[in-house]
Formats: sequence, structure tokens, C-alpha cells
Amino acid sequence: MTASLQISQLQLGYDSPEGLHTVLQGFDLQVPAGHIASLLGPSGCGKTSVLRAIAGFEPVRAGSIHLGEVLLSGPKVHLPPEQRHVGMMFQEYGLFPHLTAEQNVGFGLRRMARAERDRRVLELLAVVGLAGAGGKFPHELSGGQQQRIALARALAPAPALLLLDEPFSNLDTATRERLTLEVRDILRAAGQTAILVTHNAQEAETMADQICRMTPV
Ligand SMILES: Nc1ncnc2c1ncn2[C@@H]1O[C@H](COP(=O)(O)OP(=O)(O)OP(=O)(O)O)[C@@H](O)[C@H]1O
Repeated sequence: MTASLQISQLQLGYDSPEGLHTVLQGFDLQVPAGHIASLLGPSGCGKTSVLRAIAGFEPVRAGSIHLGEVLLSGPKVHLPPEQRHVGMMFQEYGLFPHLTAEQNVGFGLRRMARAERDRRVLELLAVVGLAGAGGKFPHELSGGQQQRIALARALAPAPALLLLDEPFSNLDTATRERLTLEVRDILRAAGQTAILVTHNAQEAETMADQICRMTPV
């Protein structure tokens, strides 16, 4: 079930030989359930680090991350990534090349009963407008189609929150603009809470209900 996100006074950093390299400090973000938020800012300001922290791949140095009522990360709390109900979609599509489109979409549903999984995969392929492409391999699909399959795969387990890290940056301008609108409509129709990372202001304005402008610390 889709959920709200609350990030309070988040601090993130990396250990270096000179000590802690702080990337982010006192960062707050509230995203109501069903909203699309965008993190917008120049390279290196910490956008990807915030997503990694939400997904559970980065420890938080201070502050907290709640998804609905659940504390994902906080002082002495770190829920493992697989227990967070957070989905992800990245710029490299990340599709498995040896699996068909429908096998890719069904990848996160392996624990479901076969019939239910098949039904969900067909439903998601239809949602992203690729109902007839389930048997194709990634190399038989265009970049835009691959990205739509990646979106279907990310949505299939019905994550509470979907993270999108520059998902359109490898695409040509026309495909990128079309897909931005399509993905926005799909997320809105699903009532999916989502966070989009981008350094493209126009993309952020097209997709998002709210924009969080970030600057390097
Ligand atoms: N694993 C790591 N170890 C050390 N430093 C890191 C690591 N990952 C990121 N950083 C540093 O953290 C800062 C923020 O990086 P991050 O990737 O979050 O920025 P970004 O805003 O997403 O940038 P971009 O738009 O280029 O992807 C940068 O200074 C980067 O060098």
C-alpha cells in the first residue's frame, strides 16, 4: 500500500581517510501518500545519497526516515532494504538481459502463486502500454520501451514508495519528454508515492507535485 514519507533532520556522510565527509545535514522532506516529489539540484549535492538512504543502502548519521508509521532508519534503527517496501528504477534500466519482458516484470513476485503472478504481470504490462511485448527480450525493445518495462517491474510488488533516479537521462529528448508525461500519468493513476531525482528543472516541474531544491553542503 502506498504511504507517506517523512524525513527529519537527516545527516548523511561517507568515511574518508580525513574523517567523515558530510554530504547532507539537517535535511527535511515530507511527501504525502500518493504525491510525487522531485529532488532537484546540481551534481554532487546528495540526491542519490538520499535515495540510497531511503532504500536502506546507506546508514544515516543523524535524523530519521519514516514510511507511513514505520521507522525505516533512525538512531540505532536500520531496517534491511528487503523489509522496506521501497521500489527503485534507475537510469540504466537494470533489466536482466537473459529474461523476457514478462519475466523481468515478474522477477520481484517469485513468492506469489503462479496464476496470481501471471495475472499481475499482464496487468502491469497493460499499465505501461506494452501488453503485446511480454515475450520480447530487452535487446528487442527500444530504450523507451525498456524503461517502461523497468517501471512495470518496479510497480509490480506494489511498493509503498517508488524511487526514480534520473530514469530518463539515457533517452533522446523526444522520448524523454513523452515518457516523463506517461510515467507521471501511470504513477498518478496508481496513486503511487514517488520520489524523482533529476537535475532537469523542466522534468521536475512536469512530473512532480512538489519540488525540493537541494544545494551542496
Ligand atoms: N560511496 C561513496 N563514498 C564516498 N563519497 C561518496 C560516495 N557516494 C557519493 N559520495 C559523495 O557524496 C556526494 C553526493 O553524491 P551523490 O551521488 O549523492 O550526489 P548527486 O546529487 O546524486 O549527484 P549526481 O547528480 O551527479 O548523481 C558527492 O560529493 C560524492 O562524491
